[in-house]
Amino acid sequence: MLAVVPPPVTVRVPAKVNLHLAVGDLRDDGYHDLVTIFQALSLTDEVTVGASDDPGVEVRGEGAESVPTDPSNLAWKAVRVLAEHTGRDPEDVKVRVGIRKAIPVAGGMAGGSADAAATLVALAALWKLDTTRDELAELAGRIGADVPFALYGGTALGTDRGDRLVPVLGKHPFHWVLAFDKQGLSTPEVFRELDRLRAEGNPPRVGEAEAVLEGLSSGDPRQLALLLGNDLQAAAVSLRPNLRRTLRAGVNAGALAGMVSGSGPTCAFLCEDGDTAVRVAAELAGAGVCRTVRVAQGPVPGARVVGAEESPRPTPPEVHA
Ligand SMILES: C[C@](O)(CO)[C@H](O)COP(=O)(O)OP(=O)(O)OC[C@H]1O[C@@H](n2ccc(N)nc2=O)[C@H](O)[C@@H]1O
Ligand SMILES: Nc1ncnc2c1ncn2[C@@H]1O[C@H](COP(=O)(O)OP(=O)(O)OP(=O)(O)O)[C@@H](O)[C@H]1O
Repeated sequence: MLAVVPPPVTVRVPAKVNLHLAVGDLRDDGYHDLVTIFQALSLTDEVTVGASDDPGVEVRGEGAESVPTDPSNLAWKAVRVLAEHTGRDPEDVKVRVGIRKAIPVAGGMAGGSADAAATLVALAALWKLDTTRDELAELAGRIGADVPFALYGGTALGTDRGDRLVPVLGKHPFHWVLAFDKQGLSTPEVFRELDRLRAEGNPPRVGEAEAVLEGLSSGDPRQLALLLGNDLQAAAVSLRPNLRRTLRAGVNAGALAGMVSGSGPTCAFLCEDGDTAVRVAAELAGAGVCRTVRVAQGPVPGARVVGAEESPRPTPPEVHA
């Protein structure tokens, strides 16, 4: 009898920006307590998982050359975690993961975490598991602090390591410009730099998350712009002083506010509306302060299987006269 091979599953998954990132003290487990507000943006990676006799990971797109394709890839960690959870041998999983990256690598936008979340969703669909999103979120938290949010998307308040999430209601769209830097930054290094700056002095601390939640619910980008804040910004700028120039250039170009996204070095600029975002992006690209510029909006949903109706339409056959 012929075994039926299920078709590969493709999942689209968003990048995140932290609208508010308050970093507490270093804990015994090496993590810091966080109070953060995530927003998922329309800058997405695509992850395809299919049955294969040649298991492994392949990566193309933005920054692909700096992404590992060995088992240290966060997507492969997700394969192993879900295999173990379902009683399969994690050393013998016959699937291939294809990642198409648009989220900058080591850019503070949780790209690797997004790929891990997408892999959980794709593999659960490929294996026809009836795991709930909450169960997947528990597995996601074992892979990394940013992975659970990529499953849910939208806007959410994160506490503990940033992985205990409560959704924030409100669907007002906000318009962003993202400036990618020439090279990535290591997340643990940025947290260490913040600890060092705090041991030496008193770097600025963000205010309360409640004000940001109110700004979000107003839907007014001008109000929200005044409230954005990131405790890791001082550390990222200390490691990458050129970010100061990038932040200034975005605001000079007409953004309402600019901030370092998460652990950086990507800078995120909040704009009044979509047209302004396009103008700010063009001016920023011409200013020569960063490698690449993108426009995005948020909030968008978390990791989703790309449905047949969303697939690119087949190209009609060419007809020669
Ligand atoms: C900076 C943020 O992107 C904000 O959302 C996240 O806190 C980082 O999340 P992530 O990259 O998924 O982090 P993980 O892969 O879990 O952890 C990488 C390293 O970052 C540091 N880390 C991360 C999260 C956290 N709450 N405290 C930390 O100190 C730790 O040194 C940890 O070993
Ligand atoms: N699928 C993946 N995509 C990108 N990087 C990956 C992946 N798997 C493992 N990595 C490794 O993880 C490191 C961090 O990558 P990632 O793009 O997730 O950083 P980040 O966006 O700064 O993370 P975060 O915002 O969650 O702190 C990279 O330098 C890379 O070596």
